[in-house]
Amino acid sequence: MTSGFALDVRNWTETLGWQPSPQQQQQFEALYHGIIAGNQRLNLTRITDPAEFTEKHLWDSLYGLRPLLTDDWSGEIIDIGTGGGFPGLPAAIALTKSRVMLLDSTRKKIQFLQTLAQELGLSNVTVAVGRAEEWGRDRRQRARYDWATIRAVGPATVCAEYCLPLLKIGGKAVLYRGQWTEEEAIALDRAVTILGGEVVDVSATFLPESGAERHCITLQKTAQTPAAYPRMVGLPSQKPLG
Ligand SMILES: C[S@@+](CC[C@H](N)C(=O)[O-])C[C@H]1O[C@@H](n2cnc3c(N)ncnc32)[C@H](O)[C@@H]1O
Repeated sequence: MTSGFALDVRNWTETLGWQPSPQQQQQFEALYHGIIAGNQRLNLTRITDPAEFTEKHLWDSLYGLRPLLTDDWSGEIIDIGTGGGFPGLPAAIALTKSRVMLLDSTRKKIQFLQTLAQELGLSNVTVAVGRAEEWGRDRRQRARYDWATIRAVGPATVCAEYCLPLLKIGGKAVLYRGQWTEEEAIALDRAVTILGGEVVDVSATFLPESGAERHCITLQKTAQTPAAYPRMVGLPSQKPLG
C-alpha cells in the first residue's frame, strides 16, 4: 500500500495471543500514514518512527485489551481523551465486532479522527467532542459502556472518575500507565471505592522492543456510581479523589 513502513508483529502471538489479519495489517499501516499526515497540522504524537509507532501506539494500545482479543468480542468501548485515536483506533481495527466511541474535548482532533476512521473503512467507530465530566452526567452516556480505555489523560484517580460513571455494572476500565507506585495504588483504591468500583488487575509489562515499563490497571464497576460523580468540569483534576 505504502512504502517505508515495516509492521513488525513477529512476537504478537507470544505477547498478545493474537495476530492481525492481512486486512488489519493494512489498516494499521494506513493508520500510521494518516497520523503522520495529520501531525503536520495537529499535534497528535511525537512518535513518528514506524517501529516505535508499532510498539508504543499499536502494541501498547492492544496490550491493555488482551482479554478481548482472544474472543469474538462484540461490546461497546469508550476511549476517553483519545487524542490521535489511542488506544481507540487500534482497538476498533483489532476488535472488528466491537463498537468504539472516541471522545475528546478538542474539536479539531475529533474532526480529524472522523475522516481518518472513514478512510480506514472503520464502520464500528463513532466520534464525539466532549468532556468526560459532562458525558458521565449525560443520561444517554452514563452506565452505557462495557469497557473504557484511558491513556495519558491524567492521574489514575482522575481517570477513574472519568471512566466509572460511563460503565455498566460489571463493565471494565483499563488505565494505561507507565510506572506505578504504591502511593498511586492506595489513592486509586480509595477513589474507586467512592465511585462504585474495584481494582481487579494490575498488570506490569515491558514494551517488547524498547523495554519501557508499562502498567495496565483494570477497574471493574461493581455498583452504581453515586449521582455526585463525576464532579463538575475541571474539579476531578483540581481536587482528585483519594
Ligand atoms: C496527552 S493526550 C493523550 C491522547 C491519547 N489517549 C494517547 O494516549 O495518545 C490527552 C488528551 O485528552 C484530552 N482530554 C483531557 N481531558 C479531557 C476531558 N476531561 N474530557 C475529554 N478529553 C480530555 C485532551 O484533549 C487530549 O487530546
